[in-house]
Amino acid sequence: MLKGSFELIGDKSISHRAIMFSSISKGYNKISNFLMGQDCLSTISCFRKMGIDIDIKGKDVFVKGNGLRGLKKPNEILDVGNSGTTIRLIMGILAGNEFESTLIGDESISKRPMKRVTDPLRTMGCKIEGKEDANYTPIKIYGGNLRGIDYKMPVASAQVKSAIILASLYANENSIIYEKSKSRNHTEIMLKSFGADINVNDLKININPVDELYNQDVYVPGDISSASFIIVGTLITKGSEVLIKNVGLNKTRTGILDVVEAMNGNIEIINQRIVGGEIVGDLLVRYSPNLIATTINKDIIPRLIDEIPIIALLATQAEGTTIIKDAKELKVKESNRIKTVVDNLKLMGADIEELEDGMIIKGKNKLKGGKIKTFKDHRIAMTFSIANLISDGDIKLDNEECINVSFPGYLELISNLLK
Ligand SMILES: O=C(O)C1=C[C@@H](OP(=O)(O)O)[C@@H](O)[C@H](O)C1
Ligand SMILES: C=C(OP(=O)(O)O)C(=O)O
Repeated sequence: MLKGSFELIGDKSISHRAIMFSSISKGYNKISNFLMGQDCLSTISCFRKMGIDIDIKGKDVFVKGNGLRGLKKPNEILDVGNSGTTIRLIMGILAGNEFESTLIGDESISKRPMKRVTDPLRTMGCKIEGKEDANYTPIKIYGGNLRGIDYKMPVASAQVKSAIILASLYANENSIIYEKSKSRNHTEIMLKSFGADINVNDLKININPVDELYNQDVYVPGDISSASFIIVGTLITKGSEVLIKNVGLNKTRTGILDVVEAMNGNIEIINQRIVGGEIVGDLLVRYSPNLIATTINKDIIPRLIDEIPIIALLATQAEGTTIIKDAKELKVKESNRIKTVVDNLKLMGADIEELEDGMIIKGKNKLKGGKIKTFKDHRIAMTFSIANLISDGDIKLDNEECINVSFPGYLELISNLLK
C-alpha cells in the first residue's frame, strides 16, 4: 500500500513558460520551485544559446531577461530534446525576432506535427521552412515583421494557442484567437502578470502587441499531471492513504479530479489558496474499493489530456464499461498513447479495445505482470510502474530513464511511500 505525505514537484507547463517569458522580459526574474526535468532543462538550454543568462540554484532559477526583442541569433542549432511544449512555444517567440534559427529534437519530436503552429505563423508573415512543408523538424525560422491574425483554431491545443499569443506580442496590430475548446491557460495568466495586454472572453482571446514585458518573480505550483500517478496508485492499492501537498488546481487542468469523483474515488481537497495567480491546494487521497465506470469525452479532454494513460489504468479497476472518446490528440504525443496504452494493458490481461479516437475499458480486471514497451514515453513508463503495485506478477519497463522528462525522483518517491 501507499502511505504518507509529500510536497509535489513543480508544474512542467508553468516552468517552461516561466523561463520563456522571463527571458523576453526586461530585467531580473526569480523562478521558485522550478521543475528540473529534462524537458524544462531543454528550454533553458535553448534560451542560453540565444544569449540569456540563466543560473540554477537548487530548485530556484534566476533569469536576466534581455527584452522582447533582445534575443541573439543562436550560436548553435536549438535542440528541444523530447519537448513538444518547448518547440511549439519557442516558435512563436522566434517568429517575432529578426534572425534565423533552426530547431531540432529527438526521434519522438521528429514525428510530431508542427504545421498546426507553422501555418498560423506563416499567415502572420513569418518565413518558415521544414520537412513536408514545415510539418516536421528540422524547422528553420526567419523571424520579424509580423502582422496580426484573426484565427479560429482547428485543434484544442494550449501549445498552438500559446505560440500564436507569443507571436502576437510582436505583431504590428492586434490579434484574435478563437479556441475550439478551453485548453490550459497558464500562458494567458502568466503573460498578463508580465504586463502583456491580453483579454480573454470564454473561447475568444484578444492580444495587443506590446513594446516590453516587465520582469517578474514566478512561483511554480505542483504539477497535477505528475500527481495523477500517485492519485491513481492510492485509489487502487488496498489500504492506501496519501496527502499530496501543493497541487496546482487551475480549472483547465483538473479534469482528472472530476473523473475520479464520477468514478466514486475518495479525494478531499484541503487548504485551497491562490499563489501567483494560480489556485493551489493539498489532496488527501484514500483507497477506494467501489470504483465505477464513466464516460470521458468532448470538452473535458483538453483538461486531462496527459492523464488519459493513468485514467485508463484506473478504469481497469472500476466496475462497468469506461468509454474514452474525442481524444485523437493522444496519437501525436511522445508516443501514440492510444496504441501504447491499449497494447500494454492488453498484455497485462485487461479487457480493452482500441478506438480511432480513444478506447473502451471493461472492469474490473485482475492484471498480470509482463514486459512493457514504453516507447521512451514518460507518461507510459509512470502509468505501468503504478500498474506494478496491483499486478499479480512483476512488470518490467523497457526504459525507466524517460521518467526524468517530467518527474525526476519519481521511482524513489514511490518506494518511500510503499509500506
Ligand atoms: O501547453 C502545454 O504546456 C501543454 C499542452 C498539452 O499539449 P497540447 O496543448 O498540444 O494538447 C500537453 O499535452 C502538454 O504536456 C503540455
Ligand atoms: C505531451 C507531453 O509533453 P510535450 O507535448 O511538451 O512533449 C506530456 O508531458 O505528456
